[in-house]
Amino acid sequence: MLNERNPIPVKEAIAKVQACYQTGQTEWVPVTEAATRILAMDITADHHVPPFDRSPYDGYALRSDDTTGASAEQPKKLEVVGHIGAGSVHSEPLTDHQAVRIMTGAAIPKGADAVVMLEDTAAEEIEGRTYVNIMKPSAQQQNISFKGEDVQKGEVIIKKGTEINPGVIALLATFGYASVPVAKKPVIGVIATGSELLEVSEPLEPGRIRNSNAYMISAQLERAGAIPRYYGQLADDLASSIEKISAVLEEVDFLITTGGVSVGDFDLLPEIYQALEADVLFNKVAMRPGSVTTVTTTANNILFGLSGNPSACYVGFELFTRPLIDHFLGKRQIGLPAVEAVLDVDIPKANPFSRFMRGYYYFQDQTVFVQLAGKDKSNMVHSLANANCLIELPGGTAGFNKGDRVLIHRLGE
Ligand SMILES: Nc1nc2c(c(=O)[nH]1)N[C@H]1C(S)=C(S)[C@@H](COP(=O)(O)OP(=O)(O)OC[C@H]3O[C@@H](n4cnc5c(N)ncnc54)[C@H](O)[C@@H]3O)O[C@H]1N2
Ligand code: MOO
Ligand SMILES: [Mg+2]
Repeated sequence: MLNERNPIPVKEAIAKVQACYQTGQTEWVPVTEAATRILAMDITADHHVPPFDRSPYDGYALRSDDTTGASAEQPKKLEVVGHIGAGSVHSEPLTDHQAVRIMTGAAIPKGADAVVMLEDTAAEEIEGRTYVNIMKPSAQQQNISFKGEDVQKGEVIIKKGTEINPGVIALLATFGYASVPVAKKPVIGVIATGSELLEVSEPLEPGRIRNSNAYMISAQLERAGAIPRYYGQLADDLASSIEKISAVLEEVDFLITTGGVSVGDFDLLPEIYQALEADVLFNKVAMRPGSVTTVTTTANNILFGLSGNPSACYVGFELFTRPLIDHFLGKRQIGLPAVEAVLDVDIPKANPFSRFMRGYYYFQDQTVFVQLAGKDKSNMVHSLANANCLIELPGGTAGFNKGDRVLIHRLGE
């Protein structure tokens, strides 16, 4: 019975996982640690930016009426009654023929309605008093950076679900967010299975290989914004595997295993799911690689049974696990962003099932081109290092030619 498998279309499989989506909690982190996190609340401006009218130049704040007719030959002479830099305020209102020497960022004094740049003026001392000769007429409101011209109080300035980039950090700091509400990262357990596996530090032995998937998945988890928790390798032993997996399920938001999901004599995951009384959402997907990817649910957890083959494991994670993490984090972009690209290689092989090939895209002449990242068999590992996208070739299609347009799913964003 365990060997009976019904392949379902990729979209259907993604939708089945989607039905289990849950959004995680919010936590507050210092703004210095908020970069790359996902904002958990809309941020609304509680004041105008700038908060006061200010000078965008070093120069003189004055009354524009006093500059009418000013020229280099016939400058208008104003008395300089103050001198302020950014951070200082000149509190006396200006009256006729007065100016305040003002630096970029300083508040415009009351009574002034324009700023003339230093370059259009000449200072002069007469009998111990300071004057400025204005050599250019100024229009009302010229060279003033107005209160609220950047952000209006009450505006939603950053939406919940936004990834915090350096620009978002600038806004958060502007509005006094010393700590920032972000989506709590899901803790996701990683277990590798298979008696053939050696740990990364162990020397090779006959018939055995090093466990690369657990480390790869952990890195994929980090890239997706989750916290990987690696629980080690399980030998192909049913009782101890059930015990370990049951215990781990109590400690993590989701669990990923790699290997042992196919129909081999030592592929124990189907029996483990049965022992855990897990509901199997699917155990076969009409796709290559990763056709044996299995997703099951228990009362309070989701288990991703990714293939043991490295490339199938990688693709299974990106297609099925990653969207769940995006949802958990409340991201606005769910799953890998897809764009069209021009194939820069012939792919003659027909696709009875949907295929997700490791691709390498690049820009040339303002066009996105894509090539294969390397050899594409599901049990190969080399091409993964060079892949920056997955090329989707829909099931039921014949081969593709260089120049054809294909959909690529961009990795690493
Ligand atoms: N009779 C059939 N045989 C196979 C089928 C099938 O439908 N019928 N499916 C094939 C496909 S497709 C895949 S993919 C693999 C899936 O195998 P499992 O998920 O059961 O994984 P394992 O058997 O444990 O290992 C497969 C392969 O991957 C290597 N491996 C396992 N874990 C790791 C790891 N952590 N790091 C690196 N490499 C790992 C393992 O040594 C095997 O070589 O089954 C096909 N067979
Ligand atoms: O479909 Mo397997 O999952 O070839 O790699
Ligand atoms: Mg197997």
